[in-house]
Amino acid sequence: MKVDGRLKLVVLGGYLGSGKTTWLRHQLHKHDASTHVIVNEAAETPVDHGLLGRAAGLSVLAGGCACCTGRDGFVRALRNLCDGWSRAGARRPDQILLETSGLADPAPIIEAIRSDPVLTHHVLVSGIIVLVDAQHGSTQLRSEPLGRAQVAAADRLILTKTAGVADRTLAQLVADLRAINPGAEIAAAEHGVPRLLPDLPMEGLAPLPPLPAAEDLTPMVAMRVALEGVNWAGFSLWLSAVLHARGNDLVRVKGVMRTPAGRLLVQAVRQQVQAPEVLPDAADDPSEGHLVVLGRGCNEAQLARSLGIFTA
Ligand SMILES: Nc1nc2c(ncn2[C@@H]2O[C@H](COP(=O)(O)OP(=O)(O)OP(=O)(O)O)[C@@H](O)[C@H]2O)c(=O)[nH]1
Repeated sequence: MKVDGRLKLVVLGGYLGSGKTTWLRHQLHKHDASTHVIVNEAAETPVDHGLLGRAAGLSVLAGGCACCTGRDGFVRALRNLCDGWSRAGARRPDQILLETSGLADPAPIIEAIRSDPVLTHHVLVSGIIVLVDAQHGSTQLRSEPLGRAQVAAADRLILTKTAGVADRTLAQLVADLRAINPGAEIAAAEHGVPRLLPDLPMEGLAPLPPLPAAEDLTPMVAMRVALEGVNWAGFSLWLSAVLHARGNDLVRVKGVMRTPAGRLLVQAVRQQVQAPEVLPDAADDPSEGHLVVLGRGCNEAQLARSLGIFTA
């Protein structure tokens, strides 16, 4: 929808693996509004764009977060899109949605849009939705300054993966979120479908402790592991083993692998490996044949070496 002549832009943020793409896929199926989606991924090899086929238009910005290293590229790309839509006869979307990388802080992205004279003329940031993984949220908010920054930037927080999470854990998470951002609306969704939160026991919860100093944290990096020629049995054994050993450091794993059963989307969030999803056949998918691992405490060569041991 155009607001005072400008296009609405919604920023969708949330920590690595919090459920942004899943939630967005559901919204694109449910709503008729034509949405141009911009997917930003920290890794050089994008994976999520292949899942968002229902978007009216899709732009992929890979290899840097729009809040920091990818900021100039993001502003340039958004300017180019707006220029294209301003041309006579161009088909404009009803809205733009930016799915940020899981390593992005939404605040500098919004600042980048609002401080650009061309973009302020074309675009109005109309909402900042941040998804929070109910299973890992409280741990993240106690260990990752980025998790807190994302929550602080939101005007709507949506808890994902709430099914099966104890009320006490949900209550602690809601208390943590309210402590960081008392003004944000808090809702819940399961695989994108809105869900009512139960009445939660809000007494006797722990206050949020101070965060570890930023300089004590090793920066999170994006690593890429080649999967060409790797056999599925050895690969899945390796993935379980490496996440069992290092799942707290290797926060997010995703990739597309060709197997005799078809093209499989492989995903894990911390120690939880998801059942692989069969993807439609696609030629020239740059994400195929690679695994993207976001984490800290190891490097690409070490990952490739250990995969080689399992799949030799
Ligand atoms: N049980 C459950 N699983 C979910 C839900 N939302 C997402 N997932 C799973 O969590 C994993 C990560 O979901 P994504 O939607 O890819 O998360 P993301 O935030 O886009 O991930 P990044 O872009 O890598 O940060 C996938 O395996 C999803 O199937 C949910 O509401 N419930």
